[in-house]
Amino acid sequence: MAANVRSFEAIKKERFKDENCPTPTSEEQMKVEESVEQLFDLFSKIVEIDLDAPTLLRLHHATFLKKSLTYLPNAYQCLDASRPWLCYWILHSLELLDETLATEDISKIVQFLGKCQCPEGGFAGGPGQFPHLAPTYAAVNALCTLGTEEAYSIIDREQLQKFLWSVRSPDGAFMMHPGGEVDIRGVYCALAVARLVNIYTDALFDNSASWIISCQTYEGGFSGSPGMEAHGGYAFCGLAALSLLGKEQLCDMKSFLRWIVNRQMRFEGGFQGRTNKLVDGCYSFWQGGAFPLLHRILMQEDGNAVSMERWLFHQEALQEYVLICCQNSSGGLVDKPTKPRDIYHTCYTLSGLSVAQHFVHGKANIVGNRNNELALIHPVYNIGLEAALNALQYFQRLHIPQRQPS
Ligand SMILES: CC(C)=CCC/C(C)=C/CC/C(C)=C/COP(=O)(O)OP(=O)(O)O
Ligand SMILES: [Zn+2]
Repeated sequence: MAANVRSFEAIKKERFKDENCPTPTSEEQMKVEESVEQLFDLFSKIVEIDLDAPTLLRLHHATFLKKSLTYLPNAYQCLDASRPWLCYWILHSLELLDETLATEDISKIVQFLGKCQCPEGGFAGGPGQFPHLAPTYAAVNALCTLGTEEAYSIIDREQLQKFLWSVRSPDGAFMMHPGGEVDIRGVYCALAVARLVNIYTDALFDNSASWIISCQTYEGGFSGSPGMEAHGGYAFCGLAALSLLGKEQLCDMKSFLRWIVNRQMRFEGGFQGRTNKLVDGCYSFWQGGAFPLLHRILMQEDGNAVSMERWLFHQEALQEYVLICCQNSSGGLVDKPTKPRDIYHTCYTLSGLSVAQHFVHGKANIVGNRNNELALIHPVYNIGLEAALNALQYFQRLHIPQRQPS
């Protein structure tokens, strides 16, 4: 354990070197140090992670993910209405790990997702269920990740656009399903699929930008709907949706920036989702993934940002949190030590790790083993960069349906 204790000291020194950070009182510092030291210590013992050069357990994660894929048809009863999500989380994680699937398996997944597609357009959480924006986003992301002709052509774009119109409200917000709840996930999911498969029209998203802005809170982040609490999941949706509309400049960037940089936990290195809550591995992406979007906005606003060398968060600290605290030794990743592994956290911790490892033009800064490097993601859609560019190129050639509600 001596080596671990020394490394912990080194980590502590690194985290507190920023002189602009307010210095915690010695009592506060002692409390945090004690609990984090216990956390790092406990987890490094369980997982046998070398704190000086943490290794990504690639093979373990790939095996866990591939096994999860074979359970899909009959397991996960509690996620029976989230089956396209299961496909997306697994496929995207495998893509990040540079793992490939057999051609016949790819085709089987495409056929399954085809069964989740509804005659009235959009995708449901499972075959024979009602269409919903969340599984629609997941299914389209999964199909674009697979990226075969069969996968692209199974998407009924005309009907998908019809479904998007059916959940749009006049104020520019989107219901998650006909008659369902309105929140900022809706407008992000609608925009992401519309842009990816080239069915976006200005009319479909009329007023959406101002509705999204009405969700920016006094803290600076975005909430699910106007007047609610800012949260990382919703903040990503808000910023990514504005970016898909090309209207990022409408957001109060200064307050957004202040809010989000303060969500990285000084000690653990991971992110919390909202003020005064706990660190959680999935926010590695929901919060961490917003930084490449922010970088693009800052570059548009101020040419000086071009000279920046990194995202505006502590990339190494986030990599350490994911590698040291979030890996289950049998494969799969977790929210925080002591929590069980699951494919949602596997997907979003790995997505966040990829963001933390790379800067613009793929410039890599890899913590630990060189072999830890993951594939690049497209930060707006959160699918592989190559998969996103291929899909955009494929659908760009197709005619944009011009349906309007009757
Ligand atoms: C595209 C899409 C569907 C995006 C989903 C975004 C997302 C993750 C939203 C989170 C919503 C939320 C309020 C969680 C709080 O959970 P909690 O109270 O258990 O967690 P906390 O203590 O960390 O806030
Ligand atoms: Zn989580």
